[in-house]
Amino acid sequence: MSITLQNISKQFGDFKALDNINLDIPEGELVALLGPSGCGKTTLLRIIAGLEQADQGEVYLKGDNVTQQPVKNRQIGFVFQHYALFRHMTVFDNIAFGLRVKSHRDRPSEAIIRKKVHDLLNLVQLDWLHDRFPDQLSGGQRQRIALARALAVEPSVLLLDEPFGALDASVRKDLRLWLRHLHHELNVTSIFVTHDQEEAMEVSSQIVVLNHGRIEQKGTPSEIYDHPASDFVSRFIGQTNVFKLDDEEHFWLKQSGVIVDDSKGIVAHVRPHNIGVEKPVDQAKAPVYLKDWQHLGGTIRLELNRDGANGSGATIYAEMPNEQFRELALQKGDRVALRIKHAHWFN
Ligand SMILES: Nc1ncnc2c1ncn2[C@@H]1O[C@H](COP(=O)(O)OP(=O)(O)OP(=O)(O)O)[C@@H](O)[C@H]1O
Repeated sequence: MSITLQNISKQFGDFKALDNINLDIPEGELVALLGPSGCGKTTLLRIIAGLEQADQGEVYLKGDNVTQQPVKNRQIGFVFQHYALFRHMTVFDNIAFGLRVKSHRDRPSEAIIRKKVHDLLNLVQLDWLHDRFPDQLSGGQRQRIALARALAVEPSVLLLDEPFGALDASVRKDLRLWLRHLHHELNVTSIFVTHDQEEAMEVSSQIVVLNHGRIEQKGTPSEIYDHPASDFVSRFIGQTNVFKLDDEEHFWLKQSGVIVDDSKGIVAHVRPHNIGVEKPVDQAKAPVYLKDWQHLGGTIRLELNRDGANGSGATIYAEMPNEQFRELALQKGDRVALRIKHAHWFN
């Protein structure tokens, strides 16, 4: 079911939590709502669900204006970070709950419920846990059961509010991929709230970046990463080096390969992987030295410092594959030459 939001605004007292949000989500998309804490993600999700009323604007589901419709008429499934399962019910009964409380007219027979719950348990790959209680599950298993429970009533829209927020890093990583694959299988229009850019990039087909209650940008993960529309998105979506084009930086950036004479702004953002690091031809003319480095799995992050620069912006980060770093055989303190391959410009 497609989702359309038109001119949605919401205030809490004097505070503008959402400011004129317009958004179209086609049927079957898995969209991440991404933004820092307090930017309005949950409020927007609650307005789509009907748990919260907007002060202004309309919500359309599959073209129908549902702004005044209560939650129960919207065919929406939820999974929240702390959306606790019923503790006194088994996994099976938790998933069956939504079907069993349907009105007599809509309620499937027990035999159909049984089949459906086992199908869902197979889908989330946890059928072997059907007679356990929630306390006997791991956090990751609990969230997968919460998802199966949300899917049991065949929602047309699935809303997930930081569903993996309380889990540790490795479980989170597994569940992201699992959710993505599950979505490929089911194709339910889904909105996934997160403040973790890596999670948004990994899971979703579209990312909506929110800041102070406004949409900063909407696009595919690569559009957002490679073509950030604003300074905010560029900083939020991944690590970036920020260079202000004053006289001092001007000279230095030019020397590092950035076209500064015809620049498209006054601030250049450069991703670490867009900085090439080489051994300098002339040590005396190389103002940058290697301060330290860290292993990030397949790549190395280099911490570089420029002579005379200090403060928090003094460090320049570059990244390169492990092998390339080994070949360079750099030591701490060695002088290096930088080659900036690409910059995003902002004003
Ligand atoms: N019921 C409420 N009354 C007053 N202020 C509220 C209420 N609900 C939310 N807010 C405020 O609105 C802003 C947006 O909140 P929201 O929960 O939507 O943010 P969020 O982006 O989901 O943040 P987080 O990532 O921390 O969950 C916050 O500043 C919050 O304090």
